[in-house]
Amino acid sequence: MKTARIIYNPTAGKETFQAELPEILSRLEDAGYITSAHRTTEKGDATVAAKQACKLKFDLVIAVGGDGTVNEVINGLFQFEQRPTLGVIPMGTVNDFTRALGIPSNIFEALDVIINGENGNIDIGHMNGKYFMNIAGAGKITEVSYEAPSRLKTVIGSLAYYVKGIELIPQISAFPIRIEYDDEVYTGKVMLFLIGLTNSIGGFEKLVPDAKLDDGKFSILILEEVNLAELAHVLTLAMRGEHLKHSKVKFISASSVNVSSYETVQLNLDGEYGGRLPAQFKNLKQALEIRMKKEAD
Ligand SMILES: Nc1ncnc2c1ncn2[C@@H]1O[C@H](COP(=O)(O)OP(=O)(O)OP(=O)(O)O)[C@@H](O)[C@H]1O
Repeated sequence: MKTARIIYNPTAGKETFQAELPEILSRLEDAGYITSAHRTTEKGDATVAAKQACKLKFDLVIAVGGDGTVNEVINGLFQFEQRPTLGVIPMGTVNDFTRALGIPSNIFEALDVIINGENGNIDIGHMNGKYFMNIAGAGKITEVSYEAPSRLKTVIGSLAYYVKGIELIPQISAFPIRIEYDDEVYTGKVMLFLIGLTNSIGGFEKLVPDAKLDDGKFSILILEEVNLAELAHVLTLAMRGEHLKHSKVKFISASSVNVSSYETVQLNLDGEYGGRLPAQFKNLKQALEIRMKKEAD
């Protein structure tokens, strides 16, 4: 018999998962899994639960929540060399990660991918002892992702991010940065830098051109110092996936990156506060085994 552990965040997204739990358990049982579930109680609890699932040698861990919950689960799994396969049921507000993987937003369709899909191996980012699966970055605008209040997200969904984003615009300013990647160095004043593993970031689906999930490379986007009018223009271009045409937007592909600044710069990891620069980023090629749609589907 195979064993599965569900780790779910009851506060994620519209908070509707719990009502579906009995049906999820019975479908997993029909598929041959002995399954148990853990409801997270606070920030960080999903990491503890994932570590416990490794110790107990579960075959499968199913993370249920938004990107924050998936990130916490991955940070638990990566404390161990022998890890359960990961499955994800998206329940968050934006769910960048599952969108990038083509995992459906419907609970039961996502469960179907877990039960009837196949294992894939995708890249994971490592930064100063922490792991991320989607994006790392810095710049005032990236703080939107953790400053948008949870209650507001439950009630108005992704609009909460726009509300918070508009509030932050007056505070956006450039900061000096040094980025060492492979054998090269970039220095300059930037409004934003993003280190992505997938191309679905902050709800934008074409931010990074053709980011491959398993090539061992980060896609690095830099927005150099611009005024507010230019910023608005870049954002409009980004919505159409045409921002790389702008002269102040730089794109780099690399697997190992060191970033520093002589100012205090906060980092964002998968939508949560991730400490401060300096930081060393490494792409762990194909390190995560995850349930995905069959290629032919
Ligand atoms: N029982 C809980 N009470 C409060 N917060 C929790 C609880 N369980 C987990 N959390 C925290 O909630 C935060 C947000 O969770 P998550 O990202 O899964 O959902 P979301 O915010 O609705 O979605 P999105 O990230 O897509 O906006 C995570 O940082 C997680 O640590």
